[in-house]
Amino acid sequence: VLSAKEAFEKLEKVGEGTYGKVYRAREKATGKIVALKKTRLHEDEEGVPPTTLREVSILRMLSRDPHVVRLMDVKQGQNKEGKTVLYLVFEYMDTDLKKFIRSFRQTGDFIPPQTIKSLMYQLCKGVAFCHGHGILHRDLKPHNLLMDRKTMMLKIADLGLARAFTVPIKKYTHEILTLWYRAPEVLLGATHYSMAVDIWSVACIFAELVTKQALFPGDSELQQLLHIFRLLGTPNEEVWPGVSKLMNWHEYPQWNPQSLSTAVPSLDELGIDLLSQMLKYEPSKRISAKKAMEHPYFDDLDKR
Ligand SMILES: NS(=O)(=O)c1cc(-c2nc3ccccc3s2)cs1
Repeated sequence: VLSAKEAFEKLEKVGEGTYGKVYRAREKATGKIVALKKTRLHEDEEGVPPTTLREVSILRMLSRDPHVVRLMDVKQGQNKEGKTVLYLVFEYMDTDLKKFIRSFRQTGDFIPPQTIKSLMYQLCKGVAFCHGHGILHRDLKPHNLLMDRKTMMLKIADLGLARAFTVPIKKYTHEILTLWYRAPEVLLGATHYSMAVDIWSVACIFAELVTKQALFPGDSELQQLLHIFRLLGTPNEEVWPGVSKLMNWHEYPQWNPQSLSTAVPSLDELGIDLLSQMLKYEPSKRISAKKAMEHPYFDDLDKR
């Protein structure tokens, strides 16, 4: 069996993923272009930990969904220091949603509403599929939503690995993990969070597709919370029973909720309604991905 080194020719690094480096690479035997993700294993014992193997097999199963980036192969290798590395071979997608939004911001154009609707439907579908298999993403953001610009297909990446590898505080490189898409219950230190954390991220991505600006651009955990409170109002026991019992809770300035259309002015009424159901403070009140797909906002989408 060829080691990953011989089997693939690395072309260029495409993303400092949260879990290791990702390269555009060519499979020598077939000429196929793939995304090669090298994941260092922080294990002390020999070989690949069973948890990782379990997670990789979950990832392999989940990537059958058209809205999850397809895992084509897994190869074990050794890096220069002789450490065990795992090479995950994914289908190649030519861009990510972060670059897609930036390209519109730079030209000053708006992303067409029907494009936003199609991307949001695909995202909800991919999230619903993963949630249906009991897998949370935990770190959904434009950077790890991949796109094919020709087909306008959107696929979730970096999925489920959050379960195998504890989410690093800093990104793999010394970049800061962004907090902009983090749900309030996570920021307030809830220990058992639910699939609703991914719906919060989906909502932030939805608003960002419309305005091309981050909805809550906090640069610290406290600032992230204050951004959220200034728009949605400071949460209390009425709107979110149990909020004041969460670990990181303390007295915050009291803000009243603003109407969402102040933050996302060009979104139509149906879009605003869906967004508001995704941004409910109480996690159990937040709309599920499956229910979101049935929202009237998607009625005029050609869902063939
Ligand atoms: N950042 S980018 O140039 O748009 C770009 C990123 C990618 C990635 N493909 C994969 C596949 C799997 C996991 C992470 C990534 S990141 C392919 S192109």
